[in-house]
Amino acid sequence: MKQPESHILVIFGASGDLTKRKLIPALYELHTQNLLPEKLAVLGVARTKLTDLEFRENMKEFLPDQQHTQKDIDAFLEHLYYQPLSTADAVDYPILKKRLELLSKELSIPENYIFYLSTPPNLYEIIPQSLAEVGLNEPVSGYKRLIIEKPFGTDLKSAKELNKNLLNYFNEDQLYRIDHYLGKETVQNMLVTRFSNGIFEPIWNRNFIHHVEITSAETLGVEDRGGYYDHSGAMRDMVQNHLMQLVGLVAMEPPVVIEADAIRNETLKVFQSLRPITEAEVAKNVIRGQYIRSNHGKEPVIGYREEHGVDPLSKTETYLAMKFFIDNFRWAGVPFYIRTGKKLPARVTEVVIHFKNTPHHLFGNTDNADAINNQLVLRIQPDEGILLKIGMKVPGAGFHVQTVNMDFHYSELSDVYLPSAYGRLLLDCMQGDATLYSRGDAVEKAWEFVQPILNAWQNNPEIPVYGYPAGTWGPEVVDDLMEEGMWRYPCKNLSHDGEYCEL
Ligand SMILES: NC(=O)C1=CN([C@@H]2O[C@H](COP(=O)(O)OP(=O)(O)OC[C@H]3O[C@@H](n4cnc5c(N)ncnc54)[C@H](OP(=O)(O)O)[C@@H]3O)[C@@H](O)[C@H]2O)C=CC1
Ligand SMILES: O=C1O[C@H](COP(=O)(O)O)[C@@H](O)[C@H](O)[C@H]1O
Repeated sequence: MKQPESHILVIFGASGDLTKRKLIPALYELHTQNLLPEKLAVLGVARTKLTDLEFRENMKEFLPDQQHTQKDIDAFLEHLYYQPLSTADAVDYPILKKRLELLSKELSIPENYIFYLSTPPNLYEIIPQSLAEVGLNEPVSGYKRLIIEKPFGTDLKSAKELNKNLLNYFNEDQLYRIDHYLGKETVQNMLVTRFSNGIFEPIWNRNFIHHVEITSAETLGVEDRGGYYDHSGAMRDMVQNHLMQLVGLVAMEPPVVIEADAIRNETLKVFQSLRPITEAEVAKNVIRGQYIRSNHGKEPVIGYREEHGVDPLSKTETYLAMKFFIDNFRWAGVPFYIRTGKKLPARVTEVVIHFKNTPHHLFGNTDNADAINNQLVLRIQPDEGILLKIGMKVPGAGFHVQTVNMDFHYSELSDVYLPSAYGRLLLDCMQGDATLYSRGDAVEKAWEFVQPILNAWQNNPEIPVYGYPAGTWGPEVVDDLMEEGMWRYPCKNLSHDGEYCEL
């Protein structure tokens, strides 16, 4: 693998949650895999006053628990530096510029800079603008790249404004909009499964596929992010970005080459072909839910409205299931179903391709409906892998059909290193590869699709928000949404906390 060029990574929001929980551990992982460039400085920026040494000490406790020597840890921590700064204040940027010049000089690093925006999104306008004012957007004597964290706007209008603003100061090829789902190894494997196997691609269309089901279930609630989540909800938090990206990869045409724009052009075309759900159709095609107090388990679990930072009368959805169509040659008439929710019984993300039945039921005496409904399950997490369900004869007299599983688990490749999503994406940006980052036009298209649904909820408060007890699979009414069969309820063999879930 090509080693990235030496550079400085500036993290705005370095005293925040994302930096310590995801970014620093991901950088450490790259360090332990010898994937970092020869010379690297990570400059943390936030208002909190810290020295370089204090920043290193703070970050130390967030390094993943691995079998590494003190020497290894110290070598990693030496990459970290810190600059207290009020990023909202344009007058502070000359200080940043000076510090970058000094670091470049001291460490003999060319002026290759990556700026990572891990701050509240209301700073996404002022930071690029202020960087530009001091010339830190100009790719002279080194590249200048900008990574932006979601949310990319809170609705279609703000998403367009954000894109416009970013493009005032940076070119699209300098922008890296991160969607960590695209960094998941098994999400990328969807491309390989589809386009490198002669057996799948010819049947990956409306002639053979009956419907497609995508689930992303979480056992966690909103934890300490109630204040943020209550203004977001499952549609903005999960569907507009992560799940739409999964839809894009499942439904896209083969790209001409495996390159950023070729792949992103194809996902854009999928979003362009989504049949709009009009405001009038929302109640029928989109179900929203909210977890309520549950007394089923050993301990009672509080409801969403009792969570810290949440309005006690909140109507924000913590669960969403919807049905929609993609109006193009490949997918005409094939229903797509997606569902996502918090406080469900299992943590599981998977795509299920349901194939059409055989044209004639020769073995009509089967009492197992699955036997005549082949399914391909692409498990994204946990227990990453692939499962194909096929019908087989039960040994003995007669022709009784039973469903059996052919499966592959990534865990079987024990010697293969599965990079974390953030590790993979950071490395890609360091190498200038935007393939797994979202492009502005696709982000806007995805917003265009979800916006009428958000409008309908806002304009029609009578559209129900169904309560579901925490720890259940969501409102029962979602079973009526799935006209083509039954939702797959995976994970019969759960650990007590729902974190382990067999294919
Ligand atoms: N946490 C997560 O798991 C995820 C987060 N995100 C997104 O990432 C971004 C960061 O999230 P998260 O880390 O959770 O947020 P936090 O609230 O934990 O951290 C925000 C950071 O921004 C800094 N900050 C706030 N205002 C200013 C300012 N005026 N000048 C300089 N720094 C400022 C804060 O530091 P200080 O107060 O010291 O200035 C802090 O370091 C958000 O946009 C979020 O939506 C996206 C996906 C997941
Ligand atoms: O972006 C987000 O994703 C997480 C789920 O990510 P996963 O990798 O654990 O599947 C979600 O919990 C969070 O609310 C959302 O902001």
